[in-house]
Amino acid sequence: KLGLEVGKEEDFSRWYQQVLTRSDMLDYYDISGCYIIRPWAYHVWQTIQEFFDKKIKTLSVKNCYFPMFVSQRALEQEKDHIEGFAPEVAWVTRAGSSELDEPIAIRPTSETVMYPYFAKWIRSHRDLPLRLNQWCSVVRWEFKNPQPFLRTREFLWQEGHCAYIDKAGADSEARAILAFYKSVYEYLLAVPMIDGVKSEKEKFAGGLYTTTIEGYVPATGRGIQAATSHNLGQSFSKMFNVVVEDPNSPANANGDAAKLNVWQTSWGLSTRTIGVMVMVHGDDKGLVMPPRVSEIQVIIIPTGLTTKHTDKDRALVHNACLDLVSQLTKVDIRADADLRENYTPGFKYNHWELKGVPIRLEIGPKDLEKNSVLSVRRDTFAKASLPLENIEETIANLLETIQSDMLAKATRERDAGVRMVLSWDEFVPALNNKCLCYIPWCNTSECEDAIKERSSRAEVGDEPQDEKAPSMGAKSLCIPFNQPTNPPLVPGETKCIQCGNLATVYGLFGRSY
Ligand SMILES: O=C1CCCN[C@@H]1CCCn1cnc2cc(F)c(Cl)cc2c1=O
Ligand SMILES: [Mg+2]
Repeated sequence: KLGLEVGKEEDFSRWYQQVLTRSDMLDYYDISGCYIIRPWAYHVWQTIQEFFDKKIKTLSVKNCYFPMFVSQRALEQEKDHIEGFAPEVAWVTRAGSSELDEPIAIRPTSETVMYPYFAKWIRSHRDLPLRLNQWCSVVRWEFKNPQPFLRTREFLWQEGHCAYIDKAGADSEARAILAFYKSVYEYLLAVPMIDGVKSEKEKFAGGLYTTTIEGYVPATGRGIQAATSHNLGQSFSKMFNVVVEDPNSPANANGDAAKLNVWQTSWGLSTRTIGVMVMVHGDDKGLVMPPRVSEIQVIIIPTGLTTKHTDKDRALVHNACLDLVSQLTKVDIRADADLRENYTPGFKYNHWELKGVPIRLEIGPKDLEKNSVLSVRRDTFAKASLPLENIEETIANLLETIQSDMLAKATRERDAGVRMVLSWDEFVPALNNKCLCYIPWCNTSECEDAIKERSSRAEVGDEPQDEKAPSMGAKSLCIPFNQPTNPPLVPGETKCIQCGNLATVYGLFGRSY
């Protein structure tokens, strides 16, 4: 059975799973929380990898690869920090029929794998800056219900880990990386992001501060953390003893120079990117692929051939399709033709709409007479008859138009889903209206806890809350770099909407993934 059996607004999580499986992006696996990433989705990940890899190379970041196994001793080096995570660490305890002397952890992230080697390799300030990245998978044995691409027990990501002589080096690199993450979403995936800094409560506990890009899913009204870039400060270099001689401090009386713990960053982006793209752009006919990341950008389908037509007519139309494929391919447009004999044009239209191919071109005998082709946009379903003359440029321009129209549409929907909320009694109604909220806030953790508590809806009876009415409270998503100015927050005057103390920032709050 082709097509979707459930609408996006009707039952979002069923829609999401169905669109992923029926578009051949993903398949389910017999281990819960694990999924198979099929070529249609893997192409998106590879496009992101190529794009982001090129960007980090402009910062002289080098790729490398560390083992996936972490000894118990190494993992527990940062005891205080990981104790919250301990339940999700996966362990290897046996090989074949023999127990291992020591259990070995599978990396959930690689700080404890890498930083002992940072300590070994970084001995002098001349060894700085050190900038490493690895593309790999990590395992976190999550217990909350898994969601394909969004919350999985194994996922693909990149993790960058750098070391600098001073805070400025870490500050500027963390922000440069965050800008690259934002462009992965806005330039490649046509999804708008709000960038900012995490609250003390939400930041990576081991670090100095966490910067983040936050997405918004209109269909559920929930925010989603789309990537993070941390300035770790010197806490990890103290924990792992990553020390150099301070080049700016003169040697003391007996000749030893002052020691300096390096300043570190770490940053990560994962296959969650694909889930965000599907949730934001997908519709009731299936995926809507942004042209820049779609494996097929143009699908060409023969049409208008009836039993009245001769084999010669059919051959003429098929050849015209193949000629068009090669013309477009020559100018680096990813085009293909669906010449399968055993399916009707209508069936094919549904199939390629389900897969979200940005442009469909329909060619039949009448089109050949007029030397034209009928184009149909996947995002708007707008149809246009295009002359075959100069078709390459026409299609290239149309793909660019689709890409920018998709970002514009997603940005309009995101802006419509984010509200200025200046009093508490507007807050929960806004959340229940599927909105994120900018609120004047005192930026304290206890107030953040109170906001989460006061905004979580008591479970109605014991029937499970469905996706549309999440019972969860609102979290702080970020303190946006771009602080709202309308109305301006007046320091010393504007009050926090929750506790009434002076507000120091606008915080972006919302229910989230
Ligand atoms: O977010 C990033 C970007 C890429 C490199 N890492 C950082 C921090 C990751 C936090 N984090 C996240 N999840 C974790 C799960 C665990 F089981 C353990 Cl032991 C540790 C962590 C943990 O430190
Ligand atoms: Mg986690």
